[in-house]
Amino acid sequence: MTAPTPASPTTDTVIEVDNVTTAFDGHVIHRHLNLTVYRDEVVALIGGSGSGKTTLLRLLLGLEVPQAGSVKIFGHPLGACSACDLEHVRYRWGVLFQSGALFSALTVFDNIALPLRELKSVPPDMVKPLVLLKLAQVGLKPEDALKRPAELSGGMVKRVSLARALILDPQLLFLDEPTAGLDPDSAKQFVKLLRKLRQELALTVVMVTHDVDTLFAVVDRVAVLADQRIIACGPLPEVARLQHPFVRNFFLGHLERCAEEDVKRFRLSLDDTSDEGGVPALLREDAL
Ligand SMILES: Nc1ncnc2c1ncn2[C@@H]1O[C@H](COP(=O)(O)OP(=O)(O)OP(=O)(O)O)[C@@H](O)[C@H]1O
Repeated sequence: MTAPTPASPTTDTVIEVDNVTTAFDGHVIHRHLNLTVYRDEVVALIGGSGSGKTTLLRLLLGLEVPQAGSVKIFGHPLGACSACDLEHVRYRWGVLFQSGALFSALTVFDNIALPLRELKSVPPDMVKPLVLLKLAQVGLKPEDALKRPAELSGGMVKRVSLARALILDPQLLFLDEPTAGLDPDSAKQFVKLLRKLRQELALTVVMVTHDVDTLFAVVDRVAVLADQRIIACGPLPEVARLQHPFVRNFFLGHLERCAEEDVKRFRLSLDDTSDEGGVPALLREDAL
């Protein structure tokens, strides 16, 4: 089961973490850690507090450097590629930080437009329609673009952050605790949005999460970080039955919904009622 069999029959590798060791001041966090993520799959990283999930995410983003081993994204070794190559790889991913990381002084519109304006990747007159498109894709209204972060609910902050993460049309999306801090209903709506977007945009997604419902709703494979390495990476019904103490505790009370058929039924029930905004209806530039 530890062999990383992708949920979809693609062999394209997007992320390859090979034999990585990470340590801070001699304290080893990861030892001989391996993880492979394939194109178009959604992989969740779970693990106990302090097991090194965020550190692994930071390694994948090139924000930490391992003491040994390598991290390749789209085939580029992060530590060894030129600054120019690294920039190009970075434009191919988007990140949703746990806090949202919005700039409080900027409007929603300007927060989302920021990467486009910094990169100057599109003509100035394209910025507005693209921002409106992303707002609609994440289920927000055009008039929300004029608000500032302080005027948004927790769920809206996540959606705006997601719109900013998607503005450059990335192929790879990193999500750090996407539903943390949301009330149950907002969390459910956000997970439904993730389901919709991964279908519409053919995204590869890596997320850190503690939320069992998120796993049930949207994840293809679950990677378990424990004992300084990925002890298992596979479909939810398989991983949930592992006898490791962390895994048993994590899925306590959920095992009866872990059968493959139950997971499928749960996912279908989420798709039944779509209350996410339709893209074309909200694409009204005159609303700003
Ligand atoms: N920059 C750093 N310097 C020193 N120690 C660090 C640094 N970053 C993380 N650590 C340590 O590495 C360990 C793993 O931290 P990390 O944040 O990756 O865990 P986590 O699994 O994300 O935890 P949580 O679920 O509680 O957020 C912790 O013991 C933490 O104190």
